[in-house]
Amino acid sequence: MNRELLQVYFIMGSNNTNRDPLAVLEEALQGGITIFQFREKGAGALIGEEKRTLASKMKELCHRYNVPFIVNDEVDLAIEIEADGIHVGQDDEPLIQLKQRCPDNWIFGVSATNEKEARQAIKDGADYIGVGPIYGTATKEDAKQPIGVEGLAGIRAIAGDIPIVAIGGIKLGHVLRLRKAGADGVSVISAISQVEKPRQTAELFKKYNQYIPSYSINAE
Ligand SMILES: Cc1ncc(COP(=O)(O)OP(=O)(O)O)c(N)n1
Ligand SMILES: Cc1ncsc1CCOP(=O)(O)O
Ligand SMILES: [Mg+2]
Repeated sequence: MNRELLQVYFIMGSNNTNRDPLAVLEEALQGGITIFQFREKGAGALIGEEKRTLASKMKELCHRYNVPFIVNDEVDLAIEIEADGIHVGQDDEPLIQLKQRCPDNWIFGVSATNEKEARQAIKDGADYIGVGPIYGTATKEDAKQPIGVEGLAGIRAIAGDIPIVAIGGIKLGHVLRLRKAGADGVSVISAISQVEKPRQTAELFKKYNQYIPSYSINAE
């Protein structure tokens, strides 16, 4: 995949905002997010038809802005609404298994908290790795212990040229150090979904990302 797509990776479900989630997503798209993940889980999450309808509307919105639409965890939902990819973690359906029933041209993302998980994700054919949590986060109830910038750098060192996005507790002020440690971009929920001005915040995330060139083993 094009690693520049990971620069501003926005994730959201309906329970990550007190506002209309479609309005928040549209503002984030206007601000220049580069990829979006639909993550509808946790307390108060929608289920059934309501979830499918929101997912479909979010996909249409992303496509209007030419932004890839990824679904978290739920492969059947992703297939049904013709998403552009799927993101799975260590406790989800294994990548090699779900790849058998997904289109080849999808974007496949896998989470890793340590080097062993990252090696396995690469072996299984992940297109990118979501590395974290980097910092403490209140958004994910079952988040593991934060691995810090050092943990990210360690995974970068063994991951070769595979695209990596940092996740977990990330705010604007963290972007430069995470990019310098080898992340191709940052993935955020609350830093965009819970601010007053998602559009302006997304614009700043994009701007800060663009100070540092994308990671490449061929770069100097
Ligand atoms: C880009 C990205 N990276 C990591 C995750 C976390 O996935 P997982 O560990 O499966 O946890 P849940 O998000 O499913 O609670 C992610 N969603 N996206
Ligand atoms: C989904 C996920 N995976 C690791 S931390 C996290 C939550 C990120 O949310 P926030 O950006 O609000 O800390
Ligand atoms: Mg998961």
